[in-house]
Amino acid sequence: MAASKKTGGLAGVVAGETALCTVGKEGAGLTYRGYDIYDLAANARFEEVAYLLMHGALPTQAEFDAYVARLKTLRGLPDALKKVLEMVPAHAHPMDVLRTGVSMLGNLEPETDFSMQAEVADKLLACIPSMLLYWHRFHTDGKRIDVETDDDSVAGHFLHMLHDQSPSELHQRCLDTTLILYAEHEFNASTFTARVITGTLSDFHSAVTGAIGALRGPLHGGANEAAMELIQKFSSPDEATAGVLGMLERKEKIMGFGHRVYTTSDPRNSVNKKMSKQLAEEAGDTHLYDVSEAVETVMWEQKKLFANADFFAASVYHYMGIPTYLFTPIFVCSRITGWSAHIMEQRSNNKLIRPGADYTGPGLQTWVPIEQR
Ligand SMILES: CC(=O)SCCNC(=O)CCNC(=O)[C@H](O)C(C)(C)COP(=O)(O)OP(=O)(O)OC[C@H]1O[C@@H](n2cnc3c(N)ncnc32)[C@H](O)[C@@H]1OP(=O)(O)O
Ligand SMILES: O=C([O-])CC(=O)C(=O)O
Repeated sequence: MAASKKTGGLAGVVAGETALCTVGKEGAGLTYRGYDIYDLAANARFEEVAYLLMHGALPTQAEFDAYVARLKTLRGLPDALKKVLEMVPAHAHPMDVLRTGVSMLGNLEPETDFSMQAEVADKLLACIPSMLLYWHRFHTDGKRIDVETDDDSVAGHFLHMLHDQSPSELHQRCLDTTLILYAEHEFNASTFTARVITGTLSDFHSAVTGAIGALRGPLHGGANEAAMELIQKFSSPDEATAGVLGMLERKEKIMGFGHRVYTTSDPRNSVNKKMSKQLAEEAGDTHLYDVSEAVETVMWEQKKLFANADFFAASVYHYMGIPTYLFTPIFVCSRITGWSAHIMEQRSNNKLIRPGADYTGPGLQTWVPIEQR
């Protein structure tokens, strides 16, 4: 018998073990290696979280300084990769650009031995923003930008390359916080994809390329762009309420709401919502925040569905002047840390991932030669 809609999608199925993260263990909580997401969002820098995920413990000051300095040295792109990025059309989606960029890097600097994995992980963390913004700036304003900025953080590096100037303290901190919130989430679809690829003893770049493809869809990371497209359609909170009511009546999905594991709230949402409000006030334009809040209210009242990590991330990024098509790629700039840690964890105790399936096709058939069909 085929898996019913209720049991489909591996919902509720435990597919392995991880020491990296808990999701919804207390109904709403999220922890990375035992640390509460609220502590990390309030106190950590994204690079500390990256180190925690990949090395298993928070860095000392000396370890942190060395890590940040090392990442800075890895921001450069090989010339052949720059050429490929210049050839990817201007109308391409940047998630496809990253998929191609990571794959090309896997040709230029292949992981020929698993002993190179930490090196590959650091290189990807440092240079994915470079690939993205090199392509973006080349195709939007014809500039071949210098991707080796001196900023101390991934957030600073990203915003500097995007806007051609160092970001404000507030914008840098807000982007850094969203990177922390997006970094890791147990066996979500893209991470699971990376683990399946890793399980065949394939290379690091293949696992990350596959994960980018999985993250791209609007049921997963692509929801932050879809949420932006939704909220910018409405000219007032009242219009948003009416519009969403109509969509629900037509059984349309509202992107940025609901979750496979959380049942009452996504803990990342309150942090994003607070930042969205702060950035709206700083910009002196609360329109998108007010519309977002109206959508959140009507979704809860009508469906008891809550905003997930992607919903208020949309307005946060918009208020920072980030174009919508770079929203899901920012998720990649962050989740590369979780993916890398999972690839290493999978390899440390590897078993091919190959589940079974219930057969729903026809019974045994008699072969009919082609001229008799
Ligand atoms: C960072 C992240 O990746 S977080 C997830 C980002 N994705 C989105 O925001 C996309 C919108 N949300 C969704 O599609 C879903 O809630 C998912 C994919 C996140 C989870 O999916 P599932 O666990 O398979 O739940 P499923 O889609 O079956 O939803 C259960 C019910 O709630 C409804 N529902 C769930 N989410 C939504 C939504 N966003 N809008 C409207 N209805 C929804 C479904 O229509 C379904 O109703 P039914 O039982 O009457 O058919
Ligand atoms: O866990 C999931 O299914 C999706 C999610 O929230 C994430 O990957 O951050």
